[in-house]
Order: sequence, then C-alpha cells, then structure tokens
Amino acid sequence: MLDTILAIKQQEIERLYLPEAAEVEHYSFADSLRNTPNKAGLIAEVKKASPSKGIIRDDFNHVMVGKQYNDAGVEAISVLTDQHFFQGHRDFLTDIKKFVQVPVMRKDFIIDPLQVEESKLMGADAILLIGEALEPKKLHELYLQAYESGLEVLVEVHSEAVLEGVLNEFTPEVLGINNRNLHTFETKLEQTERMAKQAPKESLLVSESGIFTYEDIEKVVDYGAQAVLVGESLMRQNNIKKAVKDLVNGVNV
Ligand SMILES: O=P(O)(O)OC[C@@H](O)[C@@H](O)c1c[nH]c2ccccc12
Repeated sequence: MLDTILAIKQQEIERLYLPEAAEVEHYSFADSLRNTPNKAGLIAEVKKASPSKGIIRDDFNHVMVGKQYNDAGVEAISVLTDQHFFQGHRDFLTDIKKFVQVPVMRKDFIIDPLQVEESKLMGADAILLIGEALEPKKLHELYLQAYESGLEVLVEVHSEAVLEGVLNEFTPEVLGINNRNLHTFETKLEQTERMAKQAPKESLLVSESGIFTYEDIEKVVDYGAQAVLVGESLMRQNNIKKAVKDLVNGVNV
C-alpha cells in the first residue's frame, strides 16, 4: 500500500505548483505538546477517509471540525492533505489555520523539498516525515530544510529497524511511533511499548493511531509516550468537542 501511495505522490510532485503564501500566525508544535495540563498532549486529526476504513465521517466539514478541536483545547491539530487516498486537500489546512489558535501539522506523504516549501506557503506550523517512506539521509535533509524555513517536524516510524536507521543519522525533536503498519494496516498499541525502549530520552514521544479511549491513553503513557495522535475515534463522534473532552478526561465514548 505505502509503495502505491508513494508512486502516485511522485506523479503529483511532477505537476505540483506552489500556492500563494498564506498570512497566518504561527504556534510552536513541540512547546504546545510539552505544556499540556493533561495526561498526554493531544494532536487531533482532521480525517475524512482512509484507505483502510473508507469514509470515516459523512457530514464532513473541515473548518467545523478544526474549530471544534480548537474549542475543546487540543494541543495541536493534524490535517490530512492527501487527496487521492485520504480525500484531503491542501486548502483544508490553509482554511483551518484562519480559525484556530493552536499549531497545525500537515499530514501527507512528503518526499520532496518542493513539498516542504509548499507546506510553509500553505501556512503549516509543522509537517510529518515518515521513516518508512524515506532513506535516513533524505529524511534528515528534509527535516533540516523544514526547521530552516520555520516548520517543526513529527518524525514517524513504525518499525525498530527503521527507527535504528533514523537514529544513526540524527535525533528528532519530536518522534512518533505509528501503531499502524502502513503496509498491512495492522494496528496495535503494543507497538509503542516495544519501541519506546529504543527511543532517545531527548525526543518528545508521540504514540499514533488506534487510540480510542482514556484507558488507551493511560496505556501508551505508561509505555513512555508524552503525546498521542488521534483521528478516527474522534471523527466518528457527532459532538466532536465533547468527544475530545471525554477522551482526555476519562469518560469513555
Ligand atoms: O485514525 P487513527 O487510527 O486515530 O490514526 C491517526 C493517525 O495516526 C493516522 O491517520 C496516521 C498516522 N500516520 C499516518 C501517515 C499517513 C496517513 C495517516 C497516518
């Protein structure tokens, strides 16, 4: 699956044109996650659909979802901008930025310097870089380019081998363990448990995917995570603002 996504992404990059620079205020992604009053920092994701689940939310309005996340007090918002597989759009991020006062991360398959530049112009505060999609050297180059242009980065890995390759190259400021295997879609929170042991103390550790309840948050925090990235379980709720509060305060939805 990941290979298919990356092949299509490569074609998109060949046709990519840069947007005009969005004039927005910026907020620090890592600082916001570190300064949470809750058990873990929450990155809430604006996600309409995914290749493994199909449509996740029918009455989808990206600005409405972004505003509800903001009003519920999340530490950061992740916006899926991939169109082909996730039914996102780069304008979703630019639109949401106008209405929220928390850092916004662009969630896409970024493999080229042009996409880093594009993310900055869109108004993002942070981007995702995926270890499984990039050679460690290339990942580090894009990481440095991002920070030089004023973007922060969430470096995501799924497997021990890929994490080892990344750590041989550099230490990411924010490191995400994806509980979902992007080749098979199998998702288990124990992936965070296994991999947290290998994560550097200096990196802010994020557990991503498959988190549905406060108990799940407690679990991954016990494993060593300081923040969580949650999409589907929030996007399926009618009242998103209430769902966020219940998730972070321990009322199961
Ligand atoms: O919807 P979930 O299971 O809460 O997962 C959110 C997020 O972790 C997931 O969307 C994700 C993690 N890494 C990715 C890379 C590309 C696309 C999507 C993702």
